[in-house]
Amino acid sequence: MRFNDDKAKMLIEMLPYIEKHSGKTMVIKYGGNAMKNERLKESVMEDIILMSYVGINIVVVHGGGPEINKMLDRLKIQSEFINGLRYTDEDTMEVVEMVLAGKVNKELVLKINERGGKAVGLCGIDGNMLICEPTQEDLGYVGKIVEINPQIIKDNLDAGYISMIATVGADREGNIYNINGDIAASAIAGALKAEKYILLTDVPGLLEEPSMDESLISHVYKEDLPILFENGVITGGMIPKINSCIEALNQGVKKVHILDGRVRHSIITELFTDAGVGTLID
Ligand SMILES: Nc1ncnc2c1ncn2[C@@H]1O[C@H](COP(=O)(O)OP(=O)(O)O)[C@@H](O)[C@H]1O
Ligand SMILES: CC(=O)N[C@@H](CCC(=O)OP(=O)(O)O)C(=O)O
Repeated sequence: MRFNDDKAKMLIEMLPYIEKHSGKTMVIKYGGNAMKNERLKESVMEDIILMSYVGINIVVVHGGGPEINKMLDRLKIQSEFINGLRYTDEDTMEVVEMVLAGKVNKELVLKINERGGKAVGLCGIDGNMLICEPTQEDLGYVGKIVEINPQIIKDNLDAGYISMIATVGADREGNIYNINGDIAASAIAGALKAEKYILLTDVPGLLEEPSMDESLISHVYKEDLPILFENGVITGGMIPKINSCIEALNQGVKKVHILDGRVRHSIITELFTDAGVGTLID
């Protein structure tokens, strides 16, 4: 008896949140580190389907760095990162395109569709969504987004589809580029003026002391982030991530959430329960 009461209570707790979020657009950056474990992947897909069922307009921008590494290893192609971006020559670009826009993208679309969701797989080349230029000469085919056309995403949302987007784009001459997942996701969230931009990563959120999970910063204003950079609180992979969050907020996104992709159902826990998790930036 009590068991049922608890379950019902939980569902009732969700009601005001469903009302608040329904009809809003949310962009999720799903990074490769949160894809390593199959059960976690399933739980992220379930969260996405639930969000879509309650009327949230969902756009997922996915990475897949570890999967790209695996394939490059198999093909014995050396790879290196410069300031968090993968040096991308022609051979590497071919692998990035095959892995991100092919294997990873289709696997995620299939997982959503298998469970009764409606997803469609895209990359930045589709509908001229992400027009690129080289970021800097010594990084090869790493793309900087110079134009973004979100119409194809809006059309999918109007037709009830979740867009699952791989971060591969092209220039106007037909060259293909590798775009960092955080940079692409924030640009898309900005172009859609999304209500929320949600990033799944491999830490509990932004930490005051990077090696201490208990030092989670649960809320920070955009204006206070420069101090955290100056004080050396934000380092390594968190630098491009937080810069991408600032960019998204500057473009009109209302709130950014950095969540722990290693924790099952972290997205719906943050969105639909009183127990907030992760870091909220606004
Ligand atoms: N203040 C901080 N709070 C949390 N993580 C931080 C911080 N500063 C640096 N980091 C590092 O940033 C990493 C997250 O960035 P990254 O590895 O690029 O994530 P992802 O692969 O999920 O996109 C964390 O694993 C952590 O090592
Ligand atoms: C230019 C650049 O570095 N591109 C990334 C794209 C994938 C990505 O960003 O994946 P995660 O989100 O899993 O890190 C790469 O080649 O790994």
